[in-house]
Amino acid sequence: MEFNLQVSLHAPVAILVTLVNKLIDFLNLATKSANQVSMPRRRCPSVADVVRPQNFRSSSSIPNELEHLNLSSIFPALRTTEGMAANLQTTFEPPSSASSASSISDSSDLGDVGQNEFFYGCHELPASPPQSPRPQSRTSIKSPRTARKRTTSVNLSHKKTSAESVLRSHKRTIYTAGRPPWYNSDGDYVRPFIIGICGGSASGKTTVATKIIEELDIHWVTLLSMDSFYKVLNEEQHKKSALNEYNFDHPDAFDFDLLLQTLQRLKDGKNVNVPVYNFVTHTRESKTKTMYGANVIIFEGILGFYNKEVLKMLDLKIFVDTDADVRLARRLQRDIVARGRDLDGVLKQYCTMVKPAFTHYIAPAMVHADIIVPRGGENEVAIALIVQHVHTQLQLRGFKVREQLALAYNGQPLPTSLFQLPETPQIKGLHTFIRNKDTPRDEFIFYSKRLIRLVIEYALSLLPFEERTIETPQGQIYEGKRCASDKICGVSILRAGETMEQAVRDVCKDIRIGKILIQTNRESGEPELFYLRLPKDIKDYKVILMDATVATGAAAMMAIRVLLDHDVPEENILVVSLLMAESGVHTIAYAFPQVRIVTSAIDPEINEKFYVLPGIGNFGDRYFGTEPTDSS
Ligand SMILES: Nc1ncnc2c1ncn2[C@@H]1O[C@H](COP(=O)(O)OP(=O)(O)O)[C@@H](O)[C@H]1O
Ligand SMILES: Nc1ccn([C@@H]2O[C@H](COP(=O)(O)O)[C@@H](O)[C@H]2O)c(=O)n1
Repeated sequence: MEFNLQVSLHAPVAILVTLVNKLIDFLNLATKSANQVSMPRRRCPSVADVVRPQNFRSSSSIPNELEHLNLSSIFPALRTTEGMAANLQTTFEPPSSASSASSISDSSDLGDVGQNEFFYGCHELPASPPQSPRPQSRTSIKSPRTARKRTTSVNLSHKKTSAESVLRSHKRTIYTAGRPPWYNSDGDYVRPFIIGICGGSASGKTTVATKIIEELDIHWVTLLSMDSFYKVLNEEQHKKSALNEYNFDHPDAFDFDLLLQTLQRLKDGKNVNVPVYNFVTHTRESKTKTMYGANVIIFEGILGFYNKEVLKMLDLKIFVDTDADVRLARRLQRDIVARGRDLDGVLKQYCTMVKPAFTHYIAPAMVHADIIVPRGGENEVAIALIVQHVHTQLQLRGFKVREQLALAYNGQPLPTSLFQLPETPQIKGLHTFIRNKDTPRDEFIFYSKRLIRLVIEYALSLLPFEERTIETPQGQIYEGKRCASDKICGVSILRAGETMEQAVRDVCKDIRIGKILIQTNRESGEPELFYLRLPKDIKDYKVILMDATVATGAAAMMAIRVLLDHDVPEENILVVSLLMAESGVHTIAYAFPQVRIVTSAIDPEINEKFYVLPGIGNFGDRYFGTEPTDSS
């Protein structure tokens, strides 16, 4: 063994880490060669070696000689001192626990208009909405890209830590804070598939979860760690924890009520604010992390199978079974490097609490597992099988929404919730301009604006009006009307919906504007929600939801679900659009019969790219001048 014995402030730590690394390598080798010895003739691993169904006995439940290893006696010279621990405290990033970091709630950072702001995948939006050609509005709403810098607090280092919300796999970027909402083609919410991962400390639960997420090849998952639910300690408990005498491995250390509540909300597609745990200070940080449910929720923790109610919620239960000696070695390394602990402390905690808790609570929970994964994250065959199973389950839940929507409801009568502007020569004339492929951009904008204004005015006429008597300058009484709702809010579906914002501002004084960015996934053709910014009290408003065109209705449905999720009553929503395909009208009306649909024209068809036919082209591209050129 060769060691770099340069004298530096961190030398003892570096040596210790090197030694523990060597030990891990040795143990990995020992485990592998043990497997080879037990299966000398196998050319490929057996199913039992790869995935053990729950009736197989775990190797971890068998006493292991190495579990009694006393590392302080092996490395006496490396016993850490308080000074070294203090030094460590200042040199590493304190890890936090909510493994699916998203935008962190921080009220001081909210804009003056939008109060509910959420970024789905804070690091990169698929395409930043270009600035509209009109002058900047007077409101303080920033473009998503600007605001993103202010409100997100994802770890920007390239180190993979549990606090990152974004996982970059070789295939794609994955956002681990979930996304709202999930629904089927009827507009009903589809419950997510919940995977529970249990196993001893440092067995590789997080690693297995990460590998599953990477292999699943989907954009959004919710990754929830049990660490987030450690209880807040009192003063006496803090003192004990500083002496490594507080039992963090006992069920009493966890707030199961909060965990259950959180899981239930995620399962229901609601947003949650998950505590962020700090392993260095043994405290919850003042910030929380906002997460949503997703198609797949992965929940991992040492006592993940302990609570019966939690167990009932899990659709797939995975136990990660890693040898005790490997777990100890990994834990030593991690706790010293990443959690600010010293060697003696880790060993003391391990022997007095971690190991007994494994025997009493964790190992027995293996009986609940559907799948036992020996060796954790390196078991690629097991992970592939799990991923295959999850894919099948997701397919059964129905995930190709847009395709279904495009074909549904053909030939049915138009719904009563539809309000189409009368087809006057004036409206027809405006359509003739904007549908013409040869109309230059400035004219396209001009005539679109005129049409938008008419559609918005028409939508406003559908709001409740009350009697109002006034006196004219001639001293005469006039029996009039005024709009009964003084709380009206415009929400644009970015980016084409943004073109309609100015019109609502022009006709509704001081109107508040929210934004929702939904983009179509180029591979799947499905709409995906990337960003939203809504007034905090949006539930009290009549909402004019704006998108320039509606084809299948998938994006509009997603936006409506977001509004419902923010407690806006269905009957308070008006979807307003210049042009809609008939199938989009049916889709919205069928899923949300109380939502009023306002448009200036309805076209009969949509093509395989989900463009309305005869249509208008890509409204956003034509308006913003971003049409692809022949060379692009
Ligand atoms: N197969 C593996 N080989 C080597 N190191 C691993 C492996 N799996 C996990 N680790 C390391 O062990 C430590 C604990 O792993 P982690 O997945 O966080 O476990 P858990 O979530 O069960 O505590 C981490 O430092 C991780 O990098
Ligand atoms: N303040 C704390 C809280 C927890 N622990 C230990 O963490 C282990 C669970 O986390 P894993 O990532 O290893 O699953 C658990 O065994 C606790 O002992 C701690 O040391 N300090």
